[in-house]
Amino acid sequence: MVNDIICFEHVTKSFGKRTILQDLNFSVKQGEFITVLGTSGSGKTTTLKMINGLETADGGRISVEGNNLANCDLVKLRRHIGYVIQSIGLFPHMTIAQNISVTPKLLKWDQKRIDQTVNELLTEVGLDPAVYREQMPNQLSGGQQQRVGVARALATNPPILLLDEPFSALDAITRQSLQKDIKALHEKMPDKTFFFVTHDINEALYLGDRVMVVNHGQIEQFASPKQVVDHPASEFVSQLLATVRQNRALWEDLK
Ligand SMILES: Nc1ncnc2c1ncn2[C@@H]1O[C@H](COP(=O)(O)OP(=O)(O)OP(=O)(O)O)[C@@H](O)[C@H]1O
Repeated sequence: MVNDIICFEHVTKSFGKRTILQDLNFSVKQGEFITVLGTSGSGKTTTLKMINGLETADGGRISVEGNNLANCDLVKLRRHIGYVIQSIGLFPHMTIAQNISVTPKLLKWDQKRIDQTVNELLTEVGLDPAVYREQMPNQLSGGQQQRVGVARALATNPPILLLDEPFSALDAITRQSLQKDIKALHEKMPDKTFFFVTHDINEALYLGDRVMVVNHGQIEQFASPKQVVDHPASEFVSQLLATVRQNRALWEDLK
């Protein structure tokens, strides 16, 4: 078993003349739920996309499951990495079952195994297969579609799941329900590593075993939620936390 399932060493990344990430160093252990928190444009999505090779590093070394990505077959790598994004992009002309089956079909699984997996995954994400299997994406709410997105990302049982602001387009109540469910899902799958990008501080602190706070492509703090709250490592982290308290004060003092 590889202990550090994701490892970034001295990683740099620029777009044109703009340096986005400069000397980024961190590692993630198998089974951790990592949340990545930062302001808009701080490089969170770029970092996440470098894990599955959708973006490549200009310098430094990234390894996933012990393999240096510079020498990796990225198509094979992506089969080990589920990917959930904000606009899930379910195929509109396919049923829910067909949407979840896309990669298993590419891998030529037999239909019985595919059907069984679809039923298990729909159940795992809180959707009754008898009701939802044959529905079309436009018959589902945004929250339900996002649940299907998670099921699809888990279809080939990948050890790593990347989630890029998966709940940010949802209303507060649906969002909270999905947050609880994704936390419970991870608890049921303790060997899987979740890497979850968000700009919502409450979400990051609630979900993460460790929270990576980034600012301008630099890690300000990478620690447990309690450590971040009790001992903010920088002025930036303190300010982030202060915004939550200030927001709460906006309505707690209503007369
Ligand atoms: N393909 C690209 N070409 C040029 N610039 C890019 C590209 N992708 C990202 N950037 C720039 O890199 C910076 C970091 O982007 P990134 O999407 O990683 O930030 P982020 O922290 O995820 O932001 P947000 O919370 O708004 O999604 C931004 O300034 C963005 O405009």
